[in-house]
Amino acid sequence: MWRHAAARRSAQIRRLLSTSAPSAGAVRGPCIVHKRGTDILHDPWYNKDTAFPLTERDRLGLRGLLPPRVMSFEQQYERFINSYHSLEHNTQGEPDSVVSLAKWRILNRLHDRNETLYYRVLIDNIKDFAPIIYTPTVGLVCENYSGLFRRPRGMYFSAKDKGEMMSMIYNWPAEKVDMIVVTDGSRILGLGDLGVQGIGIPIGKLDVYVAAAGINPQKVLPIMLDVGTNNEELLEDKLYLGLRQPRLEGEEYLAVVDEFMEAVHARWPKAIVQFEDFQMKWAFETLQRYRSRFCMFNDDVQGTAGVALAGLLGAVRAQGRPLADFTKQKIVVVGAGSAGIGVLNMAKHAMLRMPGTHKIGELGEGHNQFWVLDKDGLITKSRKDLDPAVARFARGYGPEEVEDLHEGASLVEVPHVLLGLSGVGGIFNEEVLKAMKESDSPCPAIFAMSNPTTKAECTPEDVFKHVGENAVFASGSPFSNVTLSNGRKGYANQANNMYLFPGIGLGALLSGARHISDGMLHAAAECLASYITDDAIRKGILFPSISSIRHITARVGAAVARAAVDEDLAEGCSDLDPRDLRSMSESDTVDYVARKMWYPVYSPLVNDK
Ligand SMILES: NC(=O)C1=CN([C@@H]2O[C@H](COP(=O)(O)OP(=O)(O)OC[C@H]3O[C@@H](n4cnc5c(N)ncnc54)[C@H](O)[C@@H]3O)[C@@H](O)[C@H]2O)C=CC1
Ligand SMILES: CC(=O)C(=O)O
Ligand SMILES: [Mg+2]
Repeated sequence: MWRHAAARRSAQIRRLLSTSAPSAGAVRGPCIVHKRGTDILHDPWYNKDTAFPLTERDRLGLRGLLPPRVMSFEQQYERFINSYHSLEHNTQGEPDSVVSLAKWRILNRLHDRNETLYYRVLIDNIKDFAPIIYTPTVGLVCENYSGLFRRPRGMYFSAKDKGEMMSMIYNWPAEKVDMIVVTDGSRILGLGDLGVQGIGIPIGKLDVYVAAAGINPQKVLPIMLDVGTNNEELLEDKLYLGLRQPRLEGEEYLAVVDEFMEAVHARWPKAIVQFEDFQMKWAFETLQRYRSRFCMFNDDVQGTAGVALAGLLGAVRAQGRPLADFTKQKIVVVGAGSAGIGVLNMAKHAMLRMPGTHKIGELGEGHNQFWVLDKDGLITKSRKDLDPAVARFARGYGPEEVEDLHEGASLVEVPHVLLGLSGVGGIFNEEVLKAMKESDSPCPAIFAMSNPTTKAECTPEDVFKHVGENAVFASGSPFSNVTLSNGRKGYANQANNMYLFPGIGLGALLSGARHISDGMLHAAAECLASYITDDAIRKGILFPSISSIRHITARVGAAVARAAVDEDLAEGCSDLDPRDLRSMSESDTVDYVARKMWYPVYSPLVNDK
């Protein structure tokens, strides 16, 4: 009896692994379309521009609506890339912001017109285009959103929609939604409260989901919760597109978010909801409020933590030490916000899980490896009104008090790792970096993780000049590598949560996880940490190239799905029973996840009328 069930299961797994998603050069099965003529040309999901074959033009009432020559997908691709390069050439010498916005516009126009071509150029050129659709340019886009606005993307739920959200959610045209990224615009990158203009962030994050995790773009939904803004400039701006009122607070605020979450869950109970760029108090509060009821996570708190942990473990390896020595690292975190505290929580957990560290509390109060600073300097137990999430990391200098290490101190013990999540550009100045030279690490690590580029705590040039060429560097937004005095490369790694959030979402989705546990998040971080080889680490490479993001995401997604199974949180998805997932080997799971990824190719269109 059992043997039959096992045999059926392996046959099912073989079937799952052999039904591949379309990849480069593949032909997709036909797609039924309920429209004709110009309605198809104006629908970016179906539109193929000049690539509609003649038979399809006849079938769909398109004959005469397009120039007669039929172009191939490859020709269209080349034409777009050529116009992008011409734009680069023609804007040489213009200010960076003008060039970046021009690049964003040309990509955005393609996105609005032809999604298949847009996502193909994005996937193939992710390293070049990520800085346009994601940080840093997405920050500039958000700052200028009310002026740049041409057509809506995603959904907007405002404080004025209270009581209506359950019906509004049905206004979204797609029947199925898998992935939602939602913001309230209260802390957009390091740019502060941008109100409704923050919608650019969910849009950019979901573009990364499509490119990296192969989530079908028809099944993603960017959402803005507009509960007002406290940004005076926006409140006074006549062109501002959001509610011109101060932010809701307290129970009024939570009532809006509650109603939104209930509405989403009612229509798409299996959709994953990623909270993004909420100010700290709401980031932690909503995470605690929803994480056991819905399949959701907070990217700034949890995604960032995993990426930083992978970087911290890389820094230990760069020193030529065994991973267990992580517990001996002195780590200074500048910025005690949602990201900084998220990182500290995960790093502390990871230390407690290291072999040889058995007792909870061994790294506890007064004897931890962390020093945390916020805008008022070093946080100690004498600080008044500390948020409980931060208080866990306050230093308690009692009898061991050291002269320079007092409440509010600006210079603290020279650490092995200096990690910035402050949102303050240039705060790791020459003095701070020169002090890092005294670190007793053979490769002091400096992580300037704030975004966008203008908010990075320092640049790689500063680090290799002032700390030394033995330093390792990572930043949240991309920088170019630096040529060192001996001709070697000083690597400007990118430590951005984009390495993890797509895999966390994808793994949760494919496993049909009931919720997203700490174990699943740890699995994601460990997977990323182990991705880099010792050879690469020795050169100062802590993170893989963004060009491999689809491959990395398949691995991370598989690790997350397997962790969900291990914790009995997996309920499976449409074609996958959790027992199938349980019987897959690690590499079969990676294959399965990779095969489930959507890949942009034109499908033959068939009209149902
Ligand atoms: N690289 C990545 O993947 C990620 C980067 N970030 C970046 O991290 C930054 C912070 O994000 P959140 O923690 O969510 O913001 P937050 O507003 O919750 O926290 C900012 C923290 O920095 C502190 N701070 C402000 N000025 C300071 C100063 N002069 N010295 C020391 N500390 C100072 C504040 O007191 C606060 O504790 C943003 O720039 C954001 O873009 C956030 C998430 C992911
Ligand atoms: C990367 C990101 O999530 C942030 O800067 O907020
Ligand atoms: Mg964020």
